[in-house]
Amino acid sequence: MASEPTFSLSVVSVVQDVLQKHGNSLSDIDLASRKAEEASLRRNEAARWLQKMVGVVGGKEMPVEPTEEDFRIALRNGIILCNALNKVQPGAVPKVVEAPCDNVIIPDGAALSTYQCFENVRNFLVTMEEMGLPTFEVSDLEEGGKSSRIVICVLALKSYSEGKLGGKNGSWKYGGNPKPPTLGKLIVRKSSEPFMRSLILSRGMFPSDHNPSNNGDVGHDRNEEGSIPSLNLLVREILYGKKLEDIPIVVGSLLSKVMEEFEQRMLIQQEMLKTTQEKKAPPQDSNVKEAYDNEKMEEAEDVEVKPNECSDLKYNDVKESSGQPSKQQKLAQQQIENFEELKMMVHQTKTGMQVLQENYREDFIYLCKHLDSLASAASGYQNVLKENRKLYNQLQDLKGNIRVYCRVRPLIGGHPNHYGTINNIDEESISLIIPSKNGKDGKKTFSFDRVFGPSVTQGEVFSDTQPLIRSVLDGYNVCIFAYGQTGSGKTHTMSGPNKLTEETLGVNYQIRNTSHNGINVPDANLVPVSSPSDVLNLMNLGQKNRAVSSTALNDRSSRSHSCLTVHVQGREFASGNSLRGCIHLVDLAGSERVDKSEVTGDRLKEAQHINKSLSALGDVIASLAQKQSHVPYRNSKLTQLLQDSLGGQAKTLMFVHISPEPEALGETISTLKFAERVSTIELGAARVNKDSGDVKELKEQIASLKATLAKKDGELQYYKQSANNIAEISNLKSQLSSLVRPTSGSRKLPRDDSSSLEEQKKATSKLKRRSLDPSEICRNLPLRENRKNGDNELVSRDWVGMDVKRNPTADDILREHWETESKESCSPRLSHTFPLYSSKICMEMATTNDFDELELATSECSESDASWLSHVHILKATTYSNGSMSKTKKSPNLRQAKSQENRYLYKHFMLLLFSSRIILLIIN
Ligand SMILES: Nc1ncnc2c1ncn2[C@@H]1O[C@H](COP(=O)(O)OP(=O)(O)OP(=O)(O)O)[C@@H](O)[C@H]1O
Repeated sequence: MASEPTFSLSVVSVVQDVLQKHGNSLSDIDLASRKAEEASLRRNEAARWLQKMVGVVGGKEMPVEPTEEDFRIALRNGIILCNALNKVQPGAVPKVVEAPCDNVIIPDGAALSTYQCFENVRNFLVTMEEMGLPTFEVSDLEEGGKSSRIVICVLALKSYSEGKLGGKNGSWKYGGNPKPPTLGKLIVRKSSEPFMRSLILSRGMFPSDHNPSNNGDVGHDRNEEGSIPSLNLLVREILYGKKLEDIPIVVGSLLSKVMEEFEQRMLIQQEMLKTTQEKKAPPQDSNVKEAYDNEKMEEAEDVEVKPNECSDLKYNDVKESSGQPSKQQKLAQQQIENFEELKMMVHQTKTGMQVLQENYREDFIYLCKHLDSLASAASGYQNVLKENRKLYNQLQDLKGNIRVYCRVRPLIGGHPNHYGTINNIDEESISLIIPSKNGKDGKKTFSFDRVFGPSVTQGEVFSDTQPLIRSVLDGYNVCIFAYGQTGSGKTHTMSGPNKLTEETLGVNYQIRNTSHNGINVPDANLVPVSSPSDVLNLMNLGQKNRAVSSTALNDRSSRSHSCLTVHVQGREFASGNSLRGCIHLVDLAGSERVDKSEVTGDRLKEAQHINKSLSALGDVIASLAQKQSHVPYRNSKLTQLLQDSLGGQAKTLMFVHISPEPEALGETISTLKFAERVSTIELGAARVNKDSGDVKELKEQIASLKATLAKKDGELQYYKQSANNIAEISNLKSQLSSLVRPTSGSRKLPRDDSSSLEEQKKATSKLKRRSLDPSEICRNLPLRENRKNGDNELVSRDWVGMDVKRNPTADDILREHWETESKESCSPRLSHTFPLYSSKICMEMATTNDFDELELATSECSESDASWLSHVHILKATTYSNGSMSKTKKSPNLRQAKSQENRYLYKHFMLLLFSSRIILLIIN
């Protein structure tokens, strides 16, 4: 009884085949390579067993490790398979068509005709089926067939043989549930099962499906229920792990591949159907026809569509009955209908996919827009945060608080993420773990403007400090100083570690153009620089000069405070305004407990000095925090140096450093407490050092006057020494008289009048004895920008043009006047200095002897001149009459001064003062 080849056309198997062909692009590559490896191992095992069982066949032996192709070719003629089966089950295949002796080797190794090959294979498969062992399809031996099924079949036979040898008749471990023999029935393979099972097992998706008896097996044709895995499962498996956006593409390409496959198969099927029908056309001979009909009848009885294979479409040759469509035709018709239906489904699915794709695209666009709006909201939020920080800083600027940044050094030799005594650090607070004796640790939190943890880089620290440093360029004075116990990282912040790289440079290294503008540290040098590298060289020089030595607490402990001051001067080209700023970068030496630092000798002395100056700093901070009227700046050089920054109108930042080591906890707490106190100090709003163009010009003139005054200092000394000498006084008087040349018509003082001379002497000596208190004078002057009430030092410094250390007397002023005015003509100098005043007025003022005339002259001045003159009057009143004279130019007392001598003295002295005040004003 012969059976015709069976065609299988299930959706599942087609999808599966497509997946196998195009699996790489659709499924997991890892899975494919693993499967390939496993397949080759199994193939080798099967090949070895066959070689052992059959040896050389047709002059050829099965390679030990054959490729898939080698394996297929070797078994293609069915001889090896049949012989192996006969070895296991003698006589199982009664007739094996062997290769002819003259064995013509056909390229693919099959030396038999196709028919002979087919016979052997068919016999083998039928017997295997009868034995309840897994089988394969004949087409699997053709090129493009599935050699894995052949391997499974051979291994099942091997297992069967081993079981037989071991006395377990008929059992085989690859088999799962042995099937009852179905001799003569169609061999129909549940093609999708091994594939699905391998996928499912490899993914672990359905562990309950896994039959323990199959453990380690290569796979078998059915699951326990014998059901076909659904298309749904296959598709799910394909899409497993795929990205959402890839799914439409994968499904689309799968569908088109399935469509192609279907079309191809349908064509093949139709072709084969046609060929079969032609072949099976009833013979003309009536006897033969009868035999043929009988055969067909028998075969028709054998046709069986298995109940679990309803999704597969099969057809067999059936006998045609006249006039009625044959069963084959019906089946073909059915298949065509199914195919059309499937086509429709695919079309619908494609349309659905397009809709899905469209929806997906719209969703994607919506999400993009949403994401955009979220991103812009996030950046807006960041901007608001930035703005808040800026406003906060502005507020701090207005209040003038000293900003305090806290930085925690990493544990030395510890893990970077281990924070020692630090419990928690966030942007603006730090909390410490305070151990207690009863074992219940406490916590203490301190708040600062900014807190930097151990992992924060130099760059991050600098970026937070940069705005403050930048404000130097806007004309502010800035002071940044590093405070903390020894070894806590002050020098690291200000300068960097020993080995400097671009990333580890400290705050000190961001410095730009500077120009000289005064020195306020004894023995410090002010060096003009023109480029950042000049500054770096100077810094290195300073670093070399700095005393550094190793202590028990820090192997590079700084034994001195270091201060780098950078002066910056800028000029606005448009307005001519000039800006001056300076920044002090101070790296203090660390406070240390000498018992811990174990220093002796000079180091001990250094430590004592360091601690003393730091305690003076503490006192200053304490009194500033308590807003005390007296702040003890003068108690140490350090506090004198920082006076402008702590008590002036500078912007000040303190970096407070702490060490996280448990043994440093005591110092850490006191350091943080100190820093908290510092952060409460309000210095008042910082001021810009900005000069308008005019002021700048005046200052330049002051500078030149200062130089002139310095030149004449020697001559002044001379006059100072001879001040008590009457002769010198009369000489002075005569010179003064010659200076003041009376105009015609004015009243003259009789030069030889002894009584008036006597009076004059008295007045002069009276003047001489009186000391001119600069602070008293300046108190009466209009407030200057940088003047501070009650601060003697500042006032005396304001008494510019005069030596600040000197307490000028009226004599000094007189001499100064004489010195200036006797050698040069008064008027040109005045008109040169103050072009505002006409030389006429100046001349009049300088030459008149008449008080009324002077008054007239001054009253002719413009409004702005009047303010200038008011200085003169105030000065005059204060110096001359000690308050008895009016403080305004319209003093009735002056007008009532009838005494000629008094008038004489008054006028002359007023003129002297007037001239000297001009100098003062120039200086101011
Ligand atoms: N943030 C940090 N990251 C890495 N190492 C640091 C840090 N801070 C400090 N160090 C290291 O800790 C050691 C001590 O630091 P540093 O010399 O700066 O302390 P100091 O406070 O200046 O000490 P002293 O007051 O004794 O001069 C150095 O080896 C330094 O490189």
